[in-house]
Amino acid sequence: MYVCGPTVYDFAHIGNARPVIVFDVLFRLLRHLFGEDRVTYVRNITDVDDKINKRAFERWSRERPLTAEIRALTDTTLKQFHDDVDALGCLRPSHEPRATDFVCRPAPGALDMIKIIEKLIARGHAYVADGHVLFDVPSMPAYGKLARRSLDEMVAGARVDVAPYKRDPTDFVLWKPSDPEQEPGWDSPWGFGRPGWHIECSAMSGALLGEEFDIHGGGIDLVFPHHENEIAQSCCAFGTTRMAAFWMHNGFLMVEGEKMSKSLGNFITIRELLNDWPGDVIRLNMLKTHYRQPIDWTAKGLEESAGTLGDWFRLAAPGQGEALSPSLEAALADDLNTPKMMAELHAMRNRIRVPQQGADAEDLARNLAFLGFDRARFEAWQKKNEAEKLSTLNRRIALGSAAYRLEGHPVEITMSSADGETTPSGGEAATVIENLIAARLAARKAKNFAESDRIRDELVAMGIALMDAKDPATGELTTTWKVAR
Ligand SMILES: Nc1ncnc2c1ncn2[C@@H]1O[C@H](COP(=O)(O)OP(=O)(O)OP(=O)(O)O)[C@@H](O)[C@H]1O
Ligand SMILES: [Zn+2]
Repeated sequence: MYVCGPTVYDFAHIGNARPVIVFDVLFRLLRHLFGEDRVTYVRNITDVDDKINKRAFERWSRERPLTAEIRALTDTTLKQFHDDVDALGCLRPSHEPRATDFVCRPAPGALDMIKIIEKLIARGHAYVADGHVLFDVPSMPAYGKLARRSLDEMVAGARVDVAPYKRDPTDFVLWKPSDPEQEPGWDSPWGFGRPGWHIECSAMSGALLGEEFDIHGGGIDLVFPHHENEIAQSCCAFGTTRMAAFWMHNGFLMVEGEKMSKSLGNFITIRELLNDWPGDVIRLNMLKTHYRQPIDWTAKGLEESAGTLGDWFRLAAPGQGEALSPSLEAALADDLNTPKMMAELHAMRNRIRVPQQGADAEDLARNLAFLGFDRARFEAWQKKNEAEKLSTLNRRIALGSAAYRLEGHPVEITMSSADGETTPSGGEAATVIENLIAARLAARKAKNFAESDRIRDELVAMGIALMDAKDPATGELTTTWKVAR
């Protein structure tokens, strides 16, 4: 399996995490079905790209060669990417080739970008013009088949990028000249230059998986032109009729109806999200939607996913191992139907009679582990989150109760002193709240509604949400509370 990976010049956003998570689940499923040593997963690193060059050039101090600056930028970004996707519970692919290592490989017989371009020229599918090498699109009758685009549509799309050296508007760049002062480059039969974007994936998949392989994946935005061009290059260079047997494309992650993207600026990085949520919650939230559908990314969805995981881990048995149950396997084997997988997990959870005990509780634990959810990581977050909530609550109550006392309310408030700050402890906070609730109920009973509303507002200002209910037997009003998030 080959999946187009990140262009490494900045933090990845949560949209970029979608293909990483989706194809990680597929990788786990394939290893389970066929055996670990029969699955090879390649996800490339695009470390030659004009956005990288621009970023590196901007920060270049001239104290070292520009290529060293570029390498430092891509190394740092790659490290960040690894930390992020590790935290999302994703396994590392079998190979993560860097494009720059596949431009020119001196070892005899080692496939690289320059060799593929030479083959394409020799076979009459590419031509040299003005220091560039271009793929000759009209030389390939099947071009446009993957994207199901007509020639007219492709010509219209290509008009944006007209260049005088192109024979046909749809022709695309395989190689381009580099300015040795400002851009990275390699010596080639066509002069000092660098590859176009698409050729790297033909070279890396060809070198690591062969001329034809099973599955090719990526985001839906890559279908055209990137994957169409990969197919054209690989099939025309190798003389094959197909590059991959199956193509899988994930839908977009959307924010308010638009694709999350760097250029639109409507993105949130994985790193920022990991400040507030454990990777497991982000992962579950991603898998609730089928991979081909768009996802509407919301804070509410994350809250719900955190609630679901909390519930599952509370009920799941404490065991260590991992396994995929037949019902989940069937769901995933059906075009990676993760919503069905979720339904099966809920069903499993609903069959648990005694928390953490019995076959279903064990199954739930094993399946969650199989799917990359890490109980210890999730529970560490839960603990930290609870502690933070409590300290926020204490701070609010210190403020709220001080104001309350100033208004001369008779309720006794116990305060403990820490770091010179007057703050009630967690248990005392609860007492304060319960005393206030009792005072409010008393005020209501006495029909002093102004006072009871005032106390309610006071509690709301402390961040406490009240839930009123009538006891069905006695008709008495009872009030429960929780910390509003
Ligand atoms: N909003 C999104 N939803 C789902 N997948 C996405 C989204 N944005 C990018 N991807 C996918 O992320 C992977 C990495 O792509 P890449 O590093 O080129 O990001 P990008 O396309 O440059 O991002 P952007 O669109 O923000 O500029 C690709 O498979 C791409 O299809
Ligand atoms: Zn690619």
